[in-house]
Amino acid sequence: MTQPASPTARVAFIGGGNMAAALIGGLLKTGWPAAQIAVAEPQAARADWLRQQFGVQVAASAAEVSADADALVLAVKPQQMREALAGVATKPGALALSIAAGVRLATLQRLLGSQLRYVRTMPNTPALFGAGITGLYAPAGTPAEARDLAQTLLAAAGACVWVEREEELDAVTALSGSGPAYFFLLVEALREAGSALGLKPEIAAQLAAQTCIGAARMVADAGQDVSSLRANVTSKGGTTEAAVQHLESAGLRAIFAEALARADARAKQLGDALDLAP
Ligand SMILES: NC(=O)C1=CN([C@@H]2O[C@H](COP(=O)(O)OP(=O)(O)OC[C@H]3O[C@@H](n4cnc5c(N)ncnc54)[C@H](OP(=O)(O)O)[C@@H]3O)[C@@H](O)[C@H]2O)C=CC1
Ligand SMILES: O=C(O)[C@@H]1CCC=N1
Repeated sequence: MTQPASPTARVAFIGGGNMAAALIGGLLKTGWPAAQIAVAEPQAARADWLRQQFGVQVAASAAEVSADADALVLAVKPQQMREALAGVATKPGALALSIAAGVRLATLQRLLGSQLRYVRTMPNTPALFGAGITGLYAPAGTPAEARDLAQTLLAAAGACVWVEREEELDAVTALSGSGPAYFFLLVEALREAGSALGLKPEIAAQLAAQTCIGAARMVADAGQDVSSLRANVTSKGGTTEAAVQHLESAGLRAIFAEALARADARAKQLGDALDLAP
């Protein structure tokens, strides 16, 4: 890895939705100047919010923010990508960094041309607190400066892992891109189950949330393998064992395997749909 890219690069976000806001917030926290960040966001109320929240330039179309950008962060939904990129003006050698699920680099190259450097990534929403993780992929031959700039932009959102094959990003999407939603579903399920056992809903909600926060901290900081953390809670013949045996025999692992396989397949479908669109 060469020297980190300098935060003097001009970054244009195409799409100013949830993920763009999380990434912009992270960049500003690392000291990236607001004057070096622009956003294309057609929805007027959202554009106003972005201006007020972050003090960045916001325009209604990609054409207005892209021409002088060193990096374009493609942050619209896959289904919106073709339309969003229609008016993009590009600076030769600029980085096109996609965060879109399923959208393949070959498709982006067809839409934006070969004069750009391409990096495809998949962040996740804990980026909001710098606690995210992003998978990144760049084709062979991508210059180190483009990889470094991509990593610098995403490092503001948390950890970064590079994958060797582009299709691995669909699996990254299934695991960590979508993963926060599985976790939130778990919190919902725990609090509903606690309420069903007679706890007040607000007490069940607090117990469920703090248990997940505490357990997540143990995964991060306890310095032990997650299976041994689980074993430590599971007393022989005790309550946890009774619960975990049910989760295992009811097929929780198979359910997750199938859920992630469906997310992976959906990412591929989203990529195919963009290729097939007229
Ligand atoms: N949400 C997540 O957890 C993650 C999302 N992603 C990826 O990030 C991308 C964005 O997702 P997310 O932020 O959730 O989606 P959002 O819908 O919140 O953000 C997309 C934004 O782009 C705007 N937009 C639509 N058309 C255009 C256009 N032509 N030019 C500029 N902006 C436009 C949308 O406006 P409008 O609402 O009016 O359509 C919206 O504000 C997706 O590709 C997704 O796959 C990646 C990782 C995690
Ligand atoms: O659900 C989605 O398609 C996006 C990609 C990963 C998280 N949200």
